[in-house]
Amino acid sequence: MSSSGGIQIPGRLPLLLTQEGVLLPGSTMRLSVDTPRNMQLVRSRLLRGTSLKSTIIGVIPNTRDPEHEADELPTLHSIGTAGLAVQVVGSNWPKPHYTLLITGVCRFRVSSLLKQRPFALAEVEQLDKLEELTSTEEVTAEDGELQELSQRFYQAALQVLDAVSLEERFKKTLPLLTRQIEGLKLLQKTRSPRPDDEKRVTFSSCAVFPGRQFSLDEEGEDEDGDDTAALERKVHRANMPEAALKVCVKELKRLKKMPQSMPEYALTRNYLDLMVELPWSKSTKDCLDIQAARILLDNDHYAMDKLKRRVLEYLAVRQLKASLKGPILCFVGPPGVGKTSVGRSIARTLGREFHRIALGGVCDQSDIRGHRRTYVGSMPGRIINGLKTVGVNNPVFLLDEVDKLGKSLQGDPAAALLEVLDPEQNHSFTDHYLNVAFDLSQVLFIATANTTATIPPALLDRMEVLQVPGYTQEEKVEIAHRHLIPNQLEQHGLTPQQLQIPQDSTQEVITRYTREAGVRSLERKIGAICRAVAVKVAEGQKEEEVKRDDARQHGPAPSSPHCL
Ligand SMILES: Nc1ncnc2c1ncn2[C@@H]1O[C@H](COP(=O)(O)OP(=O)(O)OP(=O)(O)O)[C@@H](O)[C@H]1O
Repeated sequence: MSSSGGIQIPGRLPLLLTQEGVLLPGSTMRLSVDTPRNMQLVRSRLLRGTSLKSTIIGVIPNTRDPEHEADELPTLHSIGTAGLAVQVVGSNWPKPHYTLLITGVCRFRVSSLLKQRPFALAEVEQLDKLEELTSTEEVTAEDGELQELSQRFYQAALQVLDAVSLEERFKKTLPLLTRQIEGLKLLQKTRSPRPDDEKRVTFSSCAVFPGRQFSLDEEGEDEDGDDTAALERKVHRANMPEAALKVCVKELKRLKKMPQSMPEYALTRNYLDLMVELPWSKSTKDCLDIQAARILLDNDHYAMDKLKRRVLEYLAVRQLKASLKGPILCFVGPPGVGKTSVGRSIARTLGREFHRIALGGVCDQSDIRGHRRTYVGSMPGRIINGLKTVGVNNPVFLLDEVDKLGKSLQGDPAAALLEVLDPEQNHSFTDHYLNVAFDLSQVLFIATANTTATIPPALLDRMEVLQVPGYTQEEKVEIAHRHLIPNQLEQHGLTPQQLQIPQDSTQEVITRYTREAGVRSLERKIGAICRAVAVKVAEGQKEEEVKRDDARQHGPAPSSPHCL
């Protein structure tokens, strides 16, 4: 079959009919074969006997192979490509089929069809000669692009195939190549536009990728703009301390030298994005008025006099001495007594941002301090993340459930918190991910816990514990009527006229259906009553008055106080 001058194909070739793409001489293509005739061809020619390389088959493009073996063959495309099957892979899923990897050798013309069954066999005339292929790798590299082109422009590729004379073939191929190059240029432009290119650029030409248009709005610091230049400007505008700026400039230099495809590019980019987003010198102005704070605390919370008094003292001292260092307040009490909501109120009275960090179950110190950037998937700790979320450097951070911090092989998160909460140290808190110090001294930390017994002594020592005891029956009734019922009515879209709960009904709900120090279950029970009334209101019974019996009707049997 091969001669010294080139490749000589046999005069008779089995034909593989395909509609998937066009195999061009010199290119390599993957074909899926699942119709009976093509499968037969693979079985009897490629899988039996001689080596694959020695078996040449003719690939006829643009011809549908009939689904059934009994069907007549459609008219064949007159020109095809003789190809060497380099690889045959069989599979039974989702239905039996073969996948062929075929390298095109040369063109041929179908002179006459000799037989149709079990597979098509034809007498062929070789149209062009190719020098012997040296290696498959070479072929793939040279013509991989051409093959991709042929898939996109099936018809155009067919024309290239049909062009037997070299001159005609050049004529057909050159416009395609020019368009491909233009397309690549446009693509490159859309990926990295100039930093000063603020004009609206619209690519209306869709010659390269039919059906796809590029339209790009470029406005100065667009995210997709010149990444590094925009990032550099942001770094210089972020107002960060000298040490952080130095690190950022160094990272920027590395980033500029890195190719975008490098995995480290994304890591460095994420790091720099975080650095510019952090509120290094952005803060809210405290608007502290003790009178207003007292009114706000009283409005938000009933009872808790001792706690409110201490909070007011704390706020008053802050008003007189803005640079107050410590103490860190820690509210300790049973669940549902309002520790978290007092923290929220403090943030409101100060006019600061509020952020809650739930520490229950945290047993890895990198949760607080972050992971070093050398780790895959590393990220900053919760403190730095919280600062990024609130966007200012003086928020109120509520460290919820400090008594439920765990310990594990990954370190002790309580130890990491020591640095965060120590006013003497936290002005240079170093998160492992950032690797530069961040000043936490402006952050107001408040901690909450259910018990002091499980708080590590070193941590407890840095905090001032304020006990929040449970409520008496009378206090609960007051809290329910002043806060919980109006809140629940609002949440369920009811008006006070639609649902009135008398004091003695509340008292009964408290004694018979709740058994707690706080008011969380009571709030849930009131929610249950609201839901029941909401159904009636929605059914058309307006002005519903819930009497004591009603409360009992919608609740569980008195003998099972916990299950409402
Ligand atoms: N004295 C109070 N006045 C008004 N509402 C209160 C009072 N105490 C608690 N609440 C309400 O009870 C609900 C539960 O309070 P919160 O979530 O603050 O409890 P907690 O003490 O933080 O509980 P946990 O320890 O489980 O976190 C909130 O809706 C809160 O508004």
